[in-house]
Amino acid sequence: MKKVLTIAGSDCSGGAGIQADLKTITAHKCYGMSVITALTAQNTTGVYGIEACSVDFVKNQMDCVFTDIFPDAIKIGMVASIEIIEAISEKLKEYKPKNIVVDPVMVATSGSKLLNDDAINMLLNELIPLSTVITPNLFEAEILCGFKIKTTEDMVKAARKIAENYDGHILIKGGHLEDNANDLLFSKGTIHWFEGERIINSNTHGTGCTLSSAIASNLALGHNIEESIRNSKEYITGALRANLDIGKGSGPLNHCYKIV
Ligand SMILES: Nc1ncnc2c1ncn2[C@@H]1O[C@H](COP(=O)(O)OP(=O)(O)OP(=O)(O)O)[C@@H](O)[C@H]1O
Ligand SMILES: Cc1ncc(CO)c(N)n1
Repeated sequence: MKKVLTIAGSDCSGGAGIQADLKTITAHKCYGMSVITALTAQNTTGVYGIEACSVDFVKNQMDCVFTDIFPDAIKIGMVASIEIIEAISEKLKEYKPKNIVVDPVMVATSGSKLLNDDAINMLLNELIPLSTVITPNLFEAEILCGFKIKTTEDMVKAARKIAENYDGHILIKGGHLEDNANDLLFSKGTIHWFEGERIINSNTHGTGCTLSSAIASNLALGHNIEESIRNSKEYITGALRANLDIGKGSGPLNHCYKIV
């Protein structure tokens, strides 16, 4: 069985973060492991508290995983603080795993900040360079490229700009576009669109976490980057279409739609 590690924050309501990742990894028939960077008290209506893990404890978790069950792929989501980013980067350099998907999580679907402003540079300079693929949404891509993104043409410009300082794959997600949900993959100068019909479903809590852990699972299973994204886009579309409607706010996805 392929092994997939998620390094992310916990969402006690189960829709995003570690919990969404482990559900996704399991639905891909991979073995899931977790290094928790922070606890969040959140639900479908918002984030009500964050407790970051100590740096030593993040390192301790990473040592436990890497010295025993070495992962075939890793997804990195909420990293919380400068010190935790440094710790994760140090351990990745030590253990040198392959297939690292970095979802540069900055803000929750509900609008709450999940990363300190001063940590964004550290994310850019330390963690992103170690990754195979990054998966910013439109707002995160705006921060990484430095200008506003409104159209699919702007997405291409943003990817080109980000690629000036990063030679991995860049997936800019179009989940927040108005007319469609097309995602753009910019890979070593080539452009590939993954077209997605916009599904009318306001329950989108955890879409980004789900997509990035699906990509990590597909990479672990041996698919190349394009196949991994195509399969993951199909997975997320199915989970949105399955139309789970729970909670009082933007509810979570339905991960059971594929499980027997
Ligand atoms: N309404 C929708 N219809 C179809 N696909 C969608 C919809 N919303 C999001 N997606 C897809 O879900 C994936 C995640 O994209 P999105 O832009 O929502 O990420 P995100 O903002 O990082 O997620 P999160 O809300 O968890 O932070 C992308 O493949 C995107 O195209
Ligand atoms: C823990 C966590 N990670 C990521 C997101 C992004 O949706 C969230 N809401 N919570």
